[in-house]
Amino acid sequence: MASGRTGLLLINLGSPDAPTEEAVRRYLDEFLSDRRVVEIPPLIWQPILKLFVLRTRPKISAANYAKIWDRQANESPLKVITRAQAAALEGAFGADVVVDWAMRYGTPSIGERLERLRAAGCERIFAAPLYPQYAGATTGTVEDELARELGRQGWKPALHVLPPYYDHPAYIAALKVSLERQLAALDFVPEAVLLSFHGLPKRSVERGDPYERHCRETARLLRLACGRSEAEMPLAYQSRFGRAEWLQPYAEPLLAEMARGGTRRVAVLTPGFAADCIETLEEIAIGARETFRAAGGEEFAALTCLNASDEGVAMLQQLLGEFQDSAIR
Ligand SMILES: C=CC1=C(C)c2cc3[nH]c(cc4nc(cc5[nH]c(cc1n2)c(C)c5CCC(=O)O)C(CCC(=O)O)=C4C)c(C)c3C=C
Ligand SMILES: [Fe+2]
Ligand SMILES: [Fe+2]
Repeated sequence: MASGRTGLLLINLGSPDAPTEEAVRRYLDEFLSDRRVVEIPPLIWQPILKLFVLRTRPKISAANYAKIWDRQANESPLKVITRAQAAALEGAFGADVVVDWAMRYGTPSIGERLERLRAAGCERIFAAPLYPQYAGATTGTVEDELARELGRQGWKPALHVLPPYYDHPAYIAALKVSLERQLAALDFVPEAVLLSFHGLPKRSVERGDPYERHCRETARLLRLACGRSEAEMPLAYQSRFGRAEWLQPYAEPLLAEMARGGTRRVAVLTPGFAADCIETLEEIAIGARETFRAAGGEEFAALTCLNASDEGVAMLQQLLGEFQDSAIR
């Protein structure tokens, strides 16, 4: 068996295995039972989850997944794109660096892919949770799972986890290139480019989560790089879940307010998502478009994420190259 190799594991959130009620229920049960995601004591949350959420939400979510499902690959776009990102990085760091990918929830699991890297002779693991902005509900839970799985497997490789990259010059530069390329291809000029980030309960931020600060800093740096004002490039949060207050302003009400205030043409960029997924392809490209139009808006462009674009892959290569160089060997 080869040894002394390095494993580079790209990690994103995960999706159901099929756009069906049953598969979505399994996925949501795992995802929403994670105490880093829903910070309500299990004694209170589990009955709500099992008796209400898992009886109602899977049907709605499955219908939404069905709208965006990649029928050819028979997979969610999030998985298709994450696989493509890993494939594009294969060989980029030399033959001794094995590149693989995993999902925090569902398949392929972090545990399964760690086992594969071990079998390939890796003695060092560089894990890259593909979340530019840190949140306990995303990067934090990936760190927990990596540690838990290595413990369970009784394996002790050197483990390094990519820090959040919300302010990295290569990330901001890639967003700028992607934004400008996509804007130039539109047949209209948007009056505003909305920066829409996934939301988080306000309480998590009050308890110390740096997520809101990271989102604001990404937005500030991107505006600076693009020479746009806050009015031309506002920030909002999407994907609110449940009844509690989440970070504000909420994206869809803001888009409706903009349309009612006279904005006719908008583009929406989702810089917090490394890959297009249900939140960008359904909630924004379908739902938010309808909301904006119903309120009087005319032109709406949902811009793609960095995905496996040239600029997206070049950014990952730079970030991950620096990350490996910075580790003590
Ligand atoms: C309490 C609920 C949720 C928190 C907190 C949360 C944080 C959070 N999520 C992402 C990124 C993604 N979330 C995605 C889907 C998704 N998120 C929630 C709930 C919470 N997210 C749900 C219920 C779902 C499933 C979809 C649905 O039923 O509407 C996805 C996409 C997954 C896919 O398969 O396409 C991503 C990516 C971040 C970055 C974040 C915290 C900042
Ligand atoms: Fe989410
Ligand atoms: Fe959503």
